[in-house]
Amino acid sequence: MTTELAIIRPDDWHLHLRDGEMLKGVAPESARHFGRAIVMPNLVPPVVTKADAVAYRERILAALPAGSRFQPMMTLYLTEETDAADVAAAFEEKVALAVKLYPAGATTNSQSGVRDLDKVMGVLERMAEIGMTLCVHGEVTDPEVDIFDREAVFIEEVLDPLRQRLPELRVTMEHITTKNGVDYVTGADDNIAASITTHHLMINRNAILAGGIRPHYYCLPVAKRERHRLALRQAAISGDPRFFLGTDSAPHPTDAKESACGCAGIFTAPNTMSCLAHVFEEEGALGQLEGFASRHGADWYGLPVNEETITLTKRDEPVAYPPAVETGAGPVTVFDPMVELYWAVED
Ligand SMILES: NC(=O)N[C@@H](CC(=O)O)C(=O)O
Ligand SMILES: [Zn+2]
Ligand SMILES: [Zn+2]
Repeated sequence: MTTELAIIRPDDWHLHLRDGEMLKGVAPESARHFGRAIVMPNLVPPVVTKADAVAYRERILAALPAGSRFQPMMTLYLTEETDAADVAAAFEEKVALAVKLYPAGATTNSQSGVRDLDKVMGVLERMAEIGMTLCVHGEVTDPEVDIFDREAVFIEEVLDPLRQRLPELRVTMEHITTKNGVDYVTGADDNIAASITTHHLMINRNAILAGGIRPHYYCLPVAKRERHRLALRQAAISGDPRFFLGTDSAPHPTDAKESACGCAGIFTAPNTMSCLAHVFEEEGALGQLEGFASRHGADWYGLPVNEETITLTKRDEPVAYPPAVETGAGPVTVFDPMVELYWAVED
């Protein structure tokens, strides 16, 4: 039985760090285990321009513990007013790694997102030319479409037509939650990859709704049926380099989630690596964890893998995580995987 596993230091290719007091409280949680993260731009107001990204990056670096080597990789929030030249400059000067497409109204802080793709085609064409990746929150926002179908409908009605129109564009399907998402990636020729969250490997929609409503399992895209969770697990452990970790750790103050209209987002930064080791061991695939968490994302974004390693050890007693992380913006409830975790990252 494996009880010790050394892997290249992992990266988180989809992370929400927020701003202000929340940023100060949560940044150390990601910096502890991860080498780099792609930081989402959905602040209020969003991170739209190169200058916005430079300033936000400084605020993140200032929030890190002294001596931390954690590197935030910035994204620009795509709006219908986004300037293609500014985006290209941000990429070429290595200020921003990717652009983020939020269909307007699809998720937390997406009001400034895109309503009409025609209006951003100029930016997307420029990105295709320079090899800059589009990260996509892949859900339609049409209120007629059932919330559990919004990812599948997005793939058919928005993503596939876009990729046929502009096949040179590199697209990351963020936080896929369905077998449809897995099949779309595996069936495509090139220029597509997908991130998978920690929580979507562990919970299905029953966690949110069966036996009582549990707001801390509510996120977008919402967790789906068990067969979708199983497809995500197969993709994660497959060794296919087009699938990699993006935790989508999305902190909200506990009282904003425990509300009559609770917000979407699950905070997994503190215990993600323990959860993933648990999942990969359950699947008999611990040997694939390094590819998923530490190699495939870096390869996709054309970056070297981290030079350092981390060591996970399997303890005899369950690892204890605090139920919440205290921040200056209030406590943030930590993801409860509903199973004991025995794998811990050694300091
Ligand atoms: N995943 C979520 O449920 N919420 C994210 C937004 C997002 O990634 O869609 C957030 O910013 O809170
Ligand atoms: Zn999203
Ligand atoms: Zn997210």
